[in-house]
Amino acid sequence: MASPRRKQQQHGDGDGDDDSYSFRYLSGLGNSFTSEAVPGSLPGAQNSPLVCPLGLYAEQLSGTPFTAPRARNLRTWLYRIKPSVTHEPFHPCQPAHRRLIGEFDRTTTVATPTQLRWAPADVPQAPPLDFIDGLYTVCGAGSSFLRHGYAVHMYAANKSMDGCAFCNADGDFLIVPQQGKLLVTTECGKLLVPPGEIVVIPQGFRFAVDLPDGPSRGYVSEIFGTHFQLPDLGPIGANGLASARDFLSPTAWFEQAHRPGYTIVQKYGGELFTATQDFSPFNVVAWHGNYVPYKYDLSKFCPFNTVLFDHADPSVNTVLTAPTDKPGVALLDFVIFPPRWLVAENTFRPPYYHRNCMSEFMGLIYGIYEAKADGFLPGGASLHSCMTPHGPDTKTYEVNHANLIQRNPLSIYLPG
Ligand SMILES: O=C(O)Cc1cc(O)ccc1O
Ligand SMILES: [Fe+2]
Repeated sequence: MASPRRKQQQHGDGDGDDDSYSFRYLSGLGNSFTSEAVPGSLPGAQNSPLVCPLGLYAEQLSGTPFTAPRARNLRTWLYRIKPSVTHEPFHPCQPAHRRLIGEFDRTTTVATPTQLRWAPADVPQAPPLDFIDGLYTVCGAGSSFLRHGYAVHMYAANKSMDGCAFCNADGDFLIVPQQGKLLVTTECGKLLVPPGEIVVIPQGFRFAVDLPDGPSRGYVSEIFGTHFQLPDLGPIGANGLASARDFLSPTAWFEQAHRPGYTIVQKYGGELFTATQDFSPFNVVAWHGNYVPYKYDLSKFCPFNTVLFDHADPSVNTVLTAPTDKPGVALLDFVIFPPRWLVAENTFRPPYYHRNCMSEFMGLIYGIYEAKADGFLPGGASLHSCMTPHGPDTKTYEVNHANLIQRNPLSIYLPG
């Protein structure tokens, strides 16, 4: 229960009920939104008036260069109680974190073409680890400084972030909780993200992760120098896969309390830096723009696949893509294998054996992955680097062939 003092200083969506933030979301991906926690706090006619309503400070957060083409231009105007710049200087985080990588070169990282698989990480009971403490890099490529590349991290946390906020100057985070719900407070408001949903925190947003249901673990993909967008649908048509309206952004929420010693943890070049300030960064009373955090419920994904024979490439399951300048070449695709009916005939159902010019990192949120009968567990992971051969394990292959032989005796190949 919030104290009366807190009640006075925390503000929801302007509906007069400041105590319970109602998790009202704004629907749509790529929209230009407006949101105000106090009616009248958003300047009407301009972005940066000499005097903002309620004496707020106007601050622009740019997600693309000012001059990016209009269709790709991302920025949001934040109207806050104190400007973000009013903090003490940044210093390297003490003690050093040392589990994150932002530059993937041969002096700091190793590369192997071997197929790799990781068992699920135990979520430790002790010591206390928040989302930042529990975050570690698994693999990646490129450079955050050169603004081209990506990193895959995993996290295991047992404690809410307290008196601190995280800011990733390197890139966008796409967070996939596999176990344990996340309550993500951002400068635009709050998002509740249970396993089965994902949340994207674009580069530069300050955010804090609370664990309302206890420990949490999951996956994070990070992209440098670009942002996620919906994939083109080609011959699928105007509808299907992830639908823009199912992406949800928060509504304005702020806290006004004096918070001496509040810490901003900034990731820059894969290194962590801290700066203190005497106020919460979640002091944005109103905002407008199209550069926003958002979440998406993966069960809303509308899968498409083959209906007669052969196996569609996994790109047909792309939820979000981070493009490069080369047509059809993604920096990183976020792809899911959701529950779906498999109706084709005379087709070996699990993924074909293959070698790919793209590297493939996989995690498992729940269930059994159809290509791996054994050993690939929820919370675990696998990595098949580019051109490394992979495909169904032997048990899966044999079971599927046995099934095909029984079901469709005309279509099989009989060894021996
Ligand atoms: O390797 C994997 O399991 C992922 C995958 C799935 C699929 O259906 C086709 C190709 C592919 O890489
Ligand atoms: Fe693959």
